[in-house]
Amino acid sequence: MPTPLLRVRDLRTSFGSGDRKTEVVKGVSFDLNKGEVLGLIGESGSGKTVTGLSVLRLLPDNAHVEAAELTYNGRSLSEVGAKDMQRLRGTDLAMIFQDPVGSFNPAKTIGWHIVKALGRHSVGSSGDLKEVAADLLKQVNIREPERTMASYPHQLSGGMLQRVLIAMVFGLNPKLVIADEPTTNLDNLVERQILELIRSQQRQHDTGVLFVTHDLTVARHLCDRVAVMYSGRIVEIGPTERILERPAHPYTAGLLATARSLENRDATLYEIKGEPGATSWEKRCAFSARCPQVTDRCTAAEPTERTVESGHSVRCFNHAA
Ligand SMILES: Nc1ncnc2c1ncn2[C@@H]1O[C@H](COP(=O)(O)OP(=O)(O)OP(=O)(O)O)[C@@H](O)[C@H]1O
Repeated sequence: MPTPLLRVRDLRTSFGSGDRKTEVVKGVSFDLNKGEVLGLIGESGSGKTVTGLSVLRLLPDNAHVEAAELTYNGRSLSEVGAKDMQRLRGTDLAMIFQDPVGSFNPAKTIGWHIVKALGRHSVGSSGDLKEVAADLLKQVNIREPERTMASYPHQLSGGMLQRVLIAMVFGLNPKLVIADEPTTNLDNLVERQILELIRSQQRQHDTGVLFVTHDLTVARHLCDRVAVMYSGRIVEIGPTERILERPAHPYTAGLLATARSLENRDATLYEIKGEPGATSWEKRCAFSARCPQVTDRCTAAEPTERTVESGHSVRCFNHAA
């Protein structure tokens, strides 16, 4: 087996301390291989963003991150010093956020940002970074790169700004990109274009991508595998097609039914009953209060991971261990 690009084992992230400590990522494990797109799916508050930020060590000081294993290309990220970690981010590891505006300094032109990023990572010859920058913009189908480079962030639409960010991120040739709901604020057409762009850039550079989204339809178009998160844990993981065709966890099935009713513009939207809220996994399945298939077992013990078939596993008592 080749070394995975990213290996995460029993990741636990909490905020605060003492009595006020709240664990929001509760033992997450997955591998992400080179050139693979893994979707991290789940409702708001399930811990997807915090998982991504924990990997890149981008959380605020009140966060506490622990993991049995957290390795990038076989190298333990937990042991990398702050300076080295900063160096790794941007060269090998990168993040695309939901709101591209926050990634830009409003007082500087687009060209300034790209040239600065290229210079910092010594991409291209030192002399003509502007030309390299213009080339990168052309690769993401920006037709007038010079004009775009002379613009300030507020002069571009959200979709255009996300396009620039994608050019900048992939242009630096990182091995691993964590993309956190990068199309949430965009209209449907622009969203599709941005997803296609991420897919084509990812393929061109053979980048591993951890793609955070609450939207299974987005995952269907983009991800090789998906990991479904509920209340801080992965409850189902496997190849996208298999999970979307035959979901093994009632929560995944619920997400799918919701996505379908939205896609078909049904008059009655399917909704998973109850609130995700702060649910405990202690001696129970955290989804049991909302689960249509709940039995006594689900509130008596915590479900462990079971194999559905090779590469597809689920945390649910409805599947024989
Ligand atoms: N800096 C923080 N301090 C305290 N709690 C936090 C902090 N950041 C996130 N949380 C909490 O962690 C939990 C998981 O949040 P997270 O943002 O990872 O969810 P998510 O699944 O990505 O949802 P969304 O799609 O809404 O971003 C939430 O309950 C959130 O309130």
